[in-house]
Amino acid sequence: MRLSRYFLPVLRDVPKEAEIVSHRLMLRAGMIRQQASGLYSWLPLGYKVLMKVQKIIEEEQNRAGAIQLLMPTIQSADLWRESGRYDAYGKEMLRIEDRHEREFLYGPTNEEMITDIFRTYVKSYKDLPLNLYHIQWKFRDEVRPRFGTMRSREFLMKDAYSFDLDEAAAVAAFQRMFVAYLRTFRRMGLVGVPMRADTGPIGGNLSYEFHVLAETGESGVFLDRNLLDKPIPGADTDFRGDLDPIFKDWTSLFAATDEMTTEEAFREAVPADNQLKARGIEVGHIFYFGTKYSEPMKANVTGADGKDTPVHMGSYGIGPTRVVPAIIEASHDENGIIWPVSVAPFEAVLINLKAGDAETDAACEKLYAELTACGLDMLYDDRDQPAGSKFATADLVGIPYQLILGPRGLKSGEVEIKHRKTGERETLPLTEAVARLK
Ligand SMILES: Nc1ncnc2c1ncn2[C@@H]1O[C@H](COS(=O)(=O)NC(=O)[C@@H](N)CS)[C@@H](O)[C@H]1O
Repeated sequence: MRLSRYFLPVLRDVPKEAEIVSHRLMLRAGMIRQQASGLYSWLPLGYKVLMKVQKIIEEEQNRAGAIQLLMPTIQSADLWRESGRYDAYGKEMLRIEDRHEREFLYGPTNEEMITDIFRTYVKSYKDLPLNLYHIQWKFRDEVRPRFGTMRSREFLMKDAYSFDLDEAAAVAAFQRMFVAYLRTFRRMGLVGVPMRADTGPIGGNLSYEFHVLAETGESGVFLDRNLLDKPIPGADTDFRGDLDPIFKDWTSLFAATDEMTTEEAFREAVPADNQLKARGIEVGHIFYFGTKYSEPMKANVTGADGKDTPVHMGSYGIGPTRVVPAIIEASHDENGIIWPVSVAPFEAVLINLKAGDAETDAACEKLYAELTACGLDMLYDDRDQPAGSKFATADLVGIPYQLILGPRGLKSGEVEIKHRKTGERETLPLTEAVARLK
C-alpha cells in the first residue's frame, strides 16, 4: 500500500479524553474514531489489525473442531422469553420495536439463538459432539463505556457454543476450547492466563477467564508467576484425544480474579517468591452451564437408550475489539505501538528518504514491488515529507520492520533495516533485503 494513496489520519497531539495508553495510541495512530459513547468506527489501519486478530481466532477455533457460521445481530424477544433471560438481563439489553411493533433486541450474546438452531436440526446423540461458533457484533448498554474499544457498547465477539450428550463429554468440549484459547492468545503475542471466574448472567458452575496482565487491567488478579512462562500446547495437539492432562497442568497452579478469591487465601496457597498480584484485562471467558438453556428450550437428543435428554452446553467468548487494545497495553513504548508480526497491520514499511528524487524513487519502487511480490504485507511511505516525520509515523503505528532507503544508501547499494521492537538497525545490500524479510 502506498501511504500517499492510503487513509491514515494520524493525530499529532494526545486526545484528552483518552485515559489509558492503548486508547491514546489507537486514536493517534488513526485506528479508530468514536462516533458516540461506546460506539467506534474502525478506520483502515485498525480494521486491518482487527481482521488479523480475527483470522488467528478462526484458525484456532477450526483446529479445535469448532464449525463457523454467522447469526444476525438482531434477535427476537420471544426467544429470550423461552430461556427466562429477557427480563433478567436488565438495562444492558438494547430493546427494539419494529414497524409492526414486534419486540426485538440487539444481541448481547447468542446462547438462545444457537440453541434454537441446534434444536431445529439435531435430534440424535450420534450427531454429537458439536461446537458451532461465529464472530459477530454485540451490543451491551454498558453503564460506563470507557478506555476506547476496551469496554465499548457495540463490540465484536467470537462466541462458540458446544453441545454434548452428558457432563463428561461437555467437560471434554470445555477443555478443547481451553487449549484453543491458550494457543490463540499466544499466537497474538499475548500471555492469556486462565483464571477461575464467576459465571454471571451466562450461568453454569464451571468458568475460566483468560487475562492479559497490564497495569490498566480492570480486574484484580492473583496468580502463581510460574504460569507466565509455561509453554503452550503445540499445533500438533490431538484435539480428539484426552486433553485432561493439559487442563490439569494449567489449572494446578493458583490463578484467580479478586471476585473468586481473597488475598489471604492467595498468600497461603502460593509460595512467597511465586506470588504475583496484578491487574488483568479479560480477553476471553469460557463457561460450562449444562442444561440451563437446553431444558427450557427443549433442545433434546435421543440417547442410545432411546430416551430423549436435554444436551449439555457450554459457551466460549473472546472479544477481538478488546484484544486489539490489550495487545497495545502489553506491547508499546514512548514512541508508539509495537505490533507482534502476526497481527501487524503491515509487516514492513519502506521509507523513501528523498521522495521526488528520481533515482531514489526508482530504487524504492523496485524494492517495494519485489517485497510485495514475495507476499509481504507492505506499506510504502512515498509521501513528500521530511524523514523525521516519516520515522515518527512508522514508530507510532508500530510496523515491525522499517526499511530505510535514501540517496546515500543507494550510492553504496545498501538499505537500512530497523527492528521496531528492539530498535536494532542493520545495513545490508539492497539485493539481500527480500531474502532477509520474507
Ligand atoms: N463491553 C465490552 N467491550 C469489549 N469487549 C467485551 C465487552 N464485554 C465483553 N467483551 C468481551 O467478550 C468476551 C466474552 O463476553 S462474556 O460476557 O464473558 N461471555 C459471553 O458473552 C458468552 N456468550 C461467551 S460465548 C469477554 O471475555 C470480553 O473479552
